[in-house]
Amino acid sequence: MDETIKLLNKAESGLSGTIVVPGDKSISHRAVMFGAMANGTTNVSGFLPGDDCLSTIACFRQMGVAIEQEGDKVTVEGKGLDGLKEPNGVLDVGNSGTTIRLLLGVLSGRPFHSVVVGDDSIGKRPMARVTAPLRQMGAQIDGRETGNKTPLSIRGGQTKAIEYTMPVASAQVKSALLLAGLQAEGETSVTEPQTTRDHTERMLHAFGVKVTTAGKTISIQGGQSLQAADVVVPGDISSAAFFLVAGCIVPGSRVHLKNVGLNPTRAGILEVLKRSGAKLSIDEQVTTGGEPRGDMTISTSELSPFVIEGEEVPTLIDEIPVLAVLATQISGTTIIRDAEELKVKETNRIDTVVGELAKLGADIEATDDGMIIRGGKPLTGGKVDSHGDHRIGMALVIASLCANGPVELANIGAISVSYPQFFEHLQSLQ
Ligand SMILES: O=C(O)C1=C[C@@H](OP(=O)(O)O)[C@@H](O)[C@H](O)C1
Ligand SMILES: C=C(OP(=O)(O)O)C(=O)O
Repeated sequence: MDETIKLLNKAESGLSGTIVVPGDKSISHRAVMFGAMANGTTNVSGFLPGDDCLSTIACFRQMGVAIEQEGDKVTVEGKGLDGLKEPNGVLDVGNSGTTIRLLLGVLSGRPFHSVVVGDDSIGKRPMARVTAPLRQMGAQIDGRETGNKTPLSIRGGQTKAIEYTMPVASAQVKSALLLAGLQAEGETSVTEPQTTRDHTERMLHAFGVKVTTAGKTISIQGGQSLQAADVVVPGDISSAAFFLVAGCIVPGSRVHLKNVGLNPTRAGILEVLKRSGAKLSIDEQVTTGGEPRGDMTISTSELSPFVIEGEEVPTLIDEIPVLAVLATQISGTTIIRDAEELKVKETNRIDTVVGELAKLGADIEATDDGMIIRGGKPLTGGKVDSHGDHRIGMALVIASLCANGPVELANIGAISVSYPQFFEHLQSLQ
């Protein structure tokens, strides 16, 4: 456990300045993976050098892929799918759910054996959502709880296509099955209950692979090969979210965020902020590799409470912890429902958000599938804990900016999973 404690004080004046948002975590993972599976050299710029994406690089290096990384620049020397070699040690995904689930999809099609492990948090997260359909495709997978929990062992190769209706809305499950389907005999189709982030589909297309989407069904023909492509990773809207909320709730703020990914399957937070009445201007600029990006400016304003439910949930799932912080500062009742997926993230994010914000005096209640927040009252100081969950840690830092007393935050080390420069960027606005 990381014991570091940071003492945080209320922001004394409005936040102001410009932040160049670091690379998107979902897209950075995929750029490394697809580059490793492709033929040729893939140059990635704007890569996120966070712990999770570094775990992805480490796993593919162990399979014999030459990958150079310096800051946000990565070069991947792909030798095609057959260039991936049997690892002679265990593959360690650290804290990263995206790494393990997409990797299982890749490994299902490879004719060798591997063992995949992760940290304590990964050891609690459900893997049957990917291992069950991958077994149906022919992969041999075992692990604790007969293949639901790490460590997992996998022997792939000789897989056949499936038509699969996903019981949960998860881009990680969809992506794992598409990556297995790419290597299987026949056409694999995946139907999702709600549209989830489509970075895999967009990037496969950029790597020369045909993927078709018809409504909520995504199909891929096995046997296609990937051709190396340069990837310019947009900034992560999930990281921008912390400063969007800070700009809303710290009186007198005006924050400019540059290079933010605007993929509509990820941008639900912008819709919530708009309907809540935020002063938000968005200047969409370019699209590279199928991913739109732009700059935005947010200023403090009077906001109304909001409801998040249904199809919108997957478009902002990782932003819910910080949106809960926002709701504590809005008079009236905010309701978040249909978000039971929060329970299987790095922590149970319904419990950790509700438990930690309550310690700062928030009027917040957990429900089976979300939370109810009665906002508009100032937060107090107190001792809180990230529980090793990067998004909880950063959400609590943002909460401390409007707390009427010092906030002590334990386990801040987790923040480097997705945003190593978070404190530096926050200080630059103060
Ligand atoms: O595909 C991805 O890159 C991700 C998908 C989401 O998870 P689920 O697929 O479990 O919803 C999200 O929470 C995670 O941070 C990244
Ligand atoms: C849930 C997250 O990531 P992962 O599933 O990749 O661990 C996240 O970044 O909030």
